[in-house]
Amino acid sequence: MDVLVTPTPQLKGELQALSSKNYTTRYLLVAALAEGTSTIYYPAHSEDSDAMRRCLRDLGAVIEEDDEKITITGFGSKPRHVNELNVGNAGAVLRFLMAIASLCPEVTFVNTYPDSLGKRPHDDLITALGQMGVKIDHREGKLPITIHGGAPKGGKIQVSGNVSSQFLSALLFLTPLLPEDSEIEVLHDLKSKVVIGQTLEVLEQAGIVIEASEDLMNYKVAGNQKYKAQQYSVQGDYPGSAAVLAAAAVTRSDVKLHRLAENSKQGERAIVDVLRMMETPLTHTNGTVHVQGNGKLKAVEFDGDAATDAVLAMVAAAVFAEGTSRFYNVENLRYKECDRITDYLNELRKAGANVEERQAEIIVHGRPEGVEGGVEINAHYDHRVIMALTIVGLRAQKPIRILDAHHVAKSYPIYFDHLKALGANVEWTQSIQTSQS
Ligand SMILES: O=C(O)C1=C[C@@H](OP(=O)(O)O)[C@@H](O)[C@H](O)C1
Ligand SMILES: C=C(OP(=O)(O)O)C(=O)O
Repeated sequence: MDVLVTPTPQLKGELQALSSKNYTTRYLLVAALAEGTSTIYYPAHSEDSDAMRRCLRDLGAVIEEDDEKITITGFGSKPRHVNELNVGNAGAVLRFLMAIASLCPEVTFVNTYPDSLGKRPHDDLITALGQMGVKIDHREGKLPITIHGGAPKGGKIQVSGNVSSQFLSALLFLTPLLPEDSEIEVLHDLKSKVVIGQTLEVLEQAGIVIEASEDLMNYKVAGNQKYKAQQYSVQGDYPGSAAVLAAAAVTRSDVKLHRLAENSKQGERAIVDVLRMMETPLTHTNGTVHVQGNGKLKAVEFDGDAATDAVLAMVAAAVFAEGTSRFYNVENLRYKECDRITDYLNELRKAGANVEERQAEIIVHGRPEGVEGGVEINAHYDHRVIMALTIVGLRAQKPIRILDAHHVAKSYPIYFDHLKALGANVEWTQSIQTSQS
């Protein structure tokens, strides 16, 4: 399905933020790694969180759910021996479960999104699991991947943090279950470092003890630990909400988004600071962000690694700012659902934006007068590209059509419902091309 975005000068209304994708995937996982029954309140419902549920069921977790919660009876350190797992297009789910699958004799992760997840690199995790005695078949570090596990060994493990923090998170979930103690050393830089804070927070809530160095580059993990069955409550999602807030910033608006904790460990809460730096009128109190946009924005310079999943929304806002904005330290955006630098900027240019790329940087020469629009956008299977181009479409002169916009469901299936509730002119229409699924 495509979405037609028609210019919309004004947004108004209140929304409850959707539930966090990253916390939902983590709580589901730690609940499955416990032996008792855990309850997760307000879990996210999206393709990625569904992928985690489906795979954990396949691995032997017993899952029941109603409108507000999920209960999970876990398999502890003994997952059922499955032959095949399908994570859809979910990178974090794949990487976390590659580690857990090493507790099974042989599991193949299939390649159902050859043009998206199928292109993403997993070499660094493959190398680290190799040090633990796990043999892995793969296609040059990519899917399909077969894990020949059984008895992974702890000890000294090194993992590169250059490409993704998810490889380190995966090892932090696995190592407490091993018979030996482990010491994990992160090599090179650690990208998306803030996300590790979310992993450590959830592990602690699940009763796991990990000694982390202050710079998050070294870890001591005692073996033979047990995940405790617990009750968890999922907080609001900043990465998805960043797109709604940026939409409010580029229009005349009076928008309130509730359920966004000021003290969240989600780095993407920086959207609030960045919009403030761009001089968008807003407040953030008692978990509510209130944007009273006037469409006027000032350019900004920002280290995007601190808020990796909100950068595309920030860039979309910068398209309409006065002056030149620079988002730096963002090379790992190239290794996501698409190349979120080259592919994304190509789509922005089509819509009329003036943008430049460097290997690790996005530069935006703002056009406060607006952009032309009137084009078709390739979604590149990427929910965040879809959300960001929608923001641009709201302030374009002519409508834009986002092809295969249904991929927004990877993290935010009700994104367009939410925007419509605020008065945005966004309509689903039948696809006019079929080259993407
Ligand atoms: O651990 C996680 O749940 C995630 C980590 C981040 O990835 P990288 O560490 O690859 O940047 C983020 O972009 C992704 O959406 C979710
Ligand atoms: C990159 C993302 O997710 P993942 O890496 O889990 O596929 C994302 O949600 O933007």
